[in-house]
Amino acid sequence: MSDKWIVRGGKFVVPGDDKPAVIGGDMIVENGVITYIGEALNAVPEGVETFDGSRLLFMPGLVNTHGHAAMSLLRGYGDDLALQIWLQEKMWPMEAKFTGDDVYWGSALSVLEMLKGGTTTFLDMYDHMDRVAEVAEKSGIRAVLMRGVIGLCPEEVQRQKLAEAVAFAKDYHGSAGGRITAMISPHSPYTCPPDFFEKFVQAAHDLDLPLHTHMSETRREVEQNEADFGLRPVAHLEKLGMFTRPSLVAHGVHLNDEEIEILARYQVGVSHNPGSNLKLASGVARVPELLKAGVTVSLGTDGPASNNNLDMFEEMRLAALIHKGVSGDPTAVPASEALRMATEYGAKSIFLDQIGKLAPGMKADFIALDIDQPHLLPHTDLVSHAVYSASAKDVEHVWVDGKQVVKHGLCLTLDEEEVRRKAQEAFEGLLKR
Ligand SMILES: CSC[C@H]1O[C@@H](n2cnc3c(O)ncnc32)[C@H](O)[C@@H]1O
Ligand SMILES: [Zn+2]
Repeated sequence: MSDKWIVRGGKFVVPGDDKPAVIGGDMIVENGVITYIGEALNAVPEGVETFDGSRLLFMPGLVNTHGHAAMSLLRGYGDDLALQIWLQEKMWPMEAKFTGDDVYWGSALSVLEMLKGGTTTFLDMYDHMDRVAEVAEKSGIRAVLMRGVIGLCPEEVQRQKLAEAVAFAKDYHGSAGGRITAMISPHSPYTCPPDFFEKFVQAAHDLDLPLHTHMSETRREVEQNEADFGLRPVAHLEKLGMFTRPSLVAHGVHLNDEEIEILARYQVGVSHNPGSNLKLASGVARVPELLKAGVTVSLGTDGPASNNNLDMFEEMRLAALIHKGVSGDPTAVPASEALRMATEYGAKSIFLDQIGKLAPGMKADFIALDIDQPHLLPHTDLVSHAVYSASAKDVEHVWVDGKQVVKHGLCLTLDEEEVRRKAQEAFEGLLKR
């Protein structure tokens, strides 16, 4: 049976010739796919359900390309610290106590926040990933999931963790009706020794899946990599064969010109996480140079404990603003480019070619903003408003695969009250253990 419906009289962010444009009109969704978007139709075929799009801006759902959802349980636990101290003294000791249920409720809290804030796809690197997949399945969100592996442990434990990462990818890639895909994820070059890292590259080859890792996040990491392996992280990972696979690296803050050229040559995507990089004082990535070199730069929040929210509108705004401030060039990252980083480039960087744009043939993952509010008026340039003026709070409706998951700001798929209560209880349980 065909499931066909139409948005009438909305404003839509669509791909333009060289940047997104806004058009008024109608959009038809059929079996979870956009089949028409354009001028208002004269008449609606009988029996087709209509959705009134007036006073709403429809745009592609936001794509969060790097994070650790369950870390919402550690939001506010260990602020104002540099990365290594934050990880070693605060995050890792607490994460060692996480149970599968903690990961479930922490991830549910994050997915609730992301869906209500207009994120329709998220990438997640963590442990207990079967429980994250459970949340993705139930909530209706699209997810790219991977068992992140820290290899600072005996060989036997390394073997077990690698096996878990492979088993998870095999079991879950393509699950939830195709909404869940998998990647292979050694945590970083500084937590996975070279021979161990190479095993992930081999696993990615065997499974024909892309790789994801943290890379060049802090100056200290780069210096330590040079001291330990005689190479900066990009050359080190190139040597380990990572870039022979489709790859996405998180952060890429400390890159020289030669490294940018290498990433461009291998078509390695960079997930830019401006909020987290600022909070951990890691630095500011060279985004204008990366974009100019042809690198696909997308946006991520990183975990909620280093951000400290999952508002992708905030990341867009930060991406558009900080590079102007740092370079002294107001055109460094225009609003239209920041929007593409959060949508189209996000989709490309996680290897999903059917999301990130509102166009016929694309999956119906989209959001509607209430643009009738003081801070979004007058309607001069709605792409500008989406980046410079809007926030997660402006998201009124959300659809994934054509199914509505947020209606008038309320999540339809998760029990909001239960998620809030269980997440709070999970955090209190962690403190007692
Ligand atoms: C092995 S699961 C993921 C692992 O990553 C840690 N993490 C969270 N944020 C960051 C970051 O910015 N850089 C490096 N590692 C990070 C998290 O605490 C988990 O242990
Ligand atoms: Zn991270």
